[in-house]
Amino acid sequence: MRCQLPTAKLGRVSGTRHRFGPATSPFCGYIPTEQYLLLPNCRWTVTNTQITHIQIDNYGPWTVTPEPRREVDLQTLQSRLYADLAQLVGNRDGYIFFSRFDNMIAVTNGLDEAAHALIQESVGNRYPVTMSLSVATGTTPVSALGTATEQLQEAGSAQDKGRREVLRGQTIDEEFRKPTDVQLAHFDVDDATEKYTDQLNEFDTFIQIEQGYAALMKYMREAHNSLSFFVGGDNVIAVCPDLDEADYHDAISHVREEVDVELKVGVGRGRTAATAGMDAKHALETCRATGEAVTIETETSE
Ligand SMILES: Nc1nc2c(ncn2[C@@H]2O[C@H](COP(=O)(O)OP(=O)(O)OP(=O)(O)O)[C@@H](O)[C@H]2O)c(=O)[nH]1
Repeated sequence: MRCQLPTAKLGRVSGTRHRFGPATSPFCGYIPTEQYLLLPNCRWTVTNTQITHIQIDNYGPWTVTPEPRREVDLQTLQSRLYADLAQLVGNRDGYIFFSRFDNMIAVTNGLDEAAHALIQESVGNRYPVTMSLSVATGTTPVSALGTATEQLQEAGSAQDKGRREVLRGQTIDEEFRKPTDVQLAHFDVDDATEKYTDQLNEFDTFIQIEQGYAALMKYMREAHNSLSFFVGGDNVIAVCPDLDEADYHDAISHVREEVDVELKVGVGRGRTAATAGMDAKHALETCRATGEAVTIETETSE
């Protein structure tokens, strides 16, 4: 049985009862805090990732109204919006990934409704487009994102003129946040400079790196309920549930077998994406120093 950790509806404070068990399970229910803490089967290392799905409102029609807009201008808008959001989310210890630029995915543990509303308002005031935000939590990042996306889809289509600046979902109550809520894995291609960058033309290097990324992102999604994002160079950051060393070795082996790209990975845990991400980077440095393919920081730096 896995714990389902308590969350707060946006704008409301939850009580002290704790829900446990999957909603479909006969063991599901609500119990007081003291009993919840004593549940024998609860894995206290379980993650509780808070994910925000960000979607530019009615962007498709806007890009061709009144006629197709210059591509360079769209590229500028998208990259500036991402850069702004990286600061707005990052300064509050979250991480945001550009994914498709018109839709972005953020790890927002520590950002409450007010923080989301402020970010939304700031963008609405400064850009010719608005964006909708949907927040959800889950013991896996995939389930959290699934809920967040469903909430947004229920509010209307991405190309619905009337659906603007939606803000909905759930955040984690401060009192229930833990130093193990977020698990991030920072993957890196082994010796990318020597094998590819200094040997091949830039496009062929790009193909090698992207093939590694494509194989990894798909496998981590399907086998390990994780969301993996290319972040530049030869780096991929995966937002993971409570995976262990064997799971990471499994993913690395899969990528090696499928596309012959060799990876290493550093893993960190934290109350926020910022802490987990920094610990993951230190763990990756340990991989470089020891030659190990997988290093998991066992203590969070919090
Ligand atoms: N986004 C991001 N990019 C990075 C980071 N570290 C390195 N890079 C990028 O990755 C490229 C390759 O750097 P490395 O991964 O250090 O080089 P390498 O040749 O693969 O060497 P090893 O990683 O030690 O095997 C750099 O040019 C950067 O563009 C990081 O922490 N974040």
